[in-house]
Amino acid sequence: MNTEFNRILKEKHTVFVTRKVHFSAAHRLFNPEFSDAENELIYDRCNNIYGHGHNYELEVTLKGPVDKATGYVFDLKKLDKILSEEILSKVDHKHLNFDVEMLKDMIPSAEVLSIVFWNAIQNRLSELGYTQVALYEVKLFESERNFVRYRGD
Ligand SMILES: Nc1nc2c(c(=O)[nH]1)N=C([C@H](O)[C@H](O)COP(=O)(O)OP(=O)(O)OP(=O)(O)O)CN2
Ligand SMILES: [Zn+2]
Repeated sequence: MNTEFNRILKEKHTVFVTRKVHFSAAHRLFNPEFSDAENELIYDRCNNIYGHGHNYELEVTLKGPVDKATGYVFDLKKLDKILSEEILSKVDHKHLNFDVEMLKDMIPSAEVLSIVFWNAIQNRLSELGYTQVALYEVKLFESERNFVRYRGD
C-alpha cells in the first residue's frame, strides 16, 4: 500500500459520514389541549384542518474512526437501508398525524420528528451491534429555509 495511506491508518481519526434521504408527507400542527383560537394564533396556516405537505430532506450523520481494513467509518449503503426501513417506509407519502405509529398523539413539528427519528435510528444501530460508530446528528429540512438539528442532548 501507499506509504501515506499506511501513515494515515496508523493515526487515530474521527470522521463524520452523512447520508441524505428525502420523503414527502402531510401534517397539521395543532395541540388538542388548546382551543381552536389558540391553535389558530400559534400555528396560523400550519393549523389548516386537512393539513398541508412538505418535501422533507433528512440528513443523518454518524461519527467514528476509519476502519483500517475497509477505509470506511460506516458503509453508507447500510445506513441508507436503516433509514429506508426505520423512517422512510413509515413516513413517505403519509399523513404524519394519522398514519404513523411512532408519531401517534404527537405534534409533528420538525423538532419532534428529529427526536423520534433519532430514537428509531439509535435503537436500530444498538440492535445491530454497531458499537464502533456513534449517531452524531439528525438534520431535518422541512422546507428549503426551515430546518432543525438534533444531537441527542
Ligand atoms: N419551530 C418550528 N416552527 C415551525 C415549524 C416547525 O416544525 N418548527 N413548522 C412550521 C410549518 O410546518 C409550516 O408548514 C412551515 O411553513 P413556512 O414557515 O411557511 O415555511 P416555508 O419555508 O415553506 O415558506 P415561506 O413562505 O418561505 O416562509 C412553521 N413553523
Ligand atoms: Zn408544515
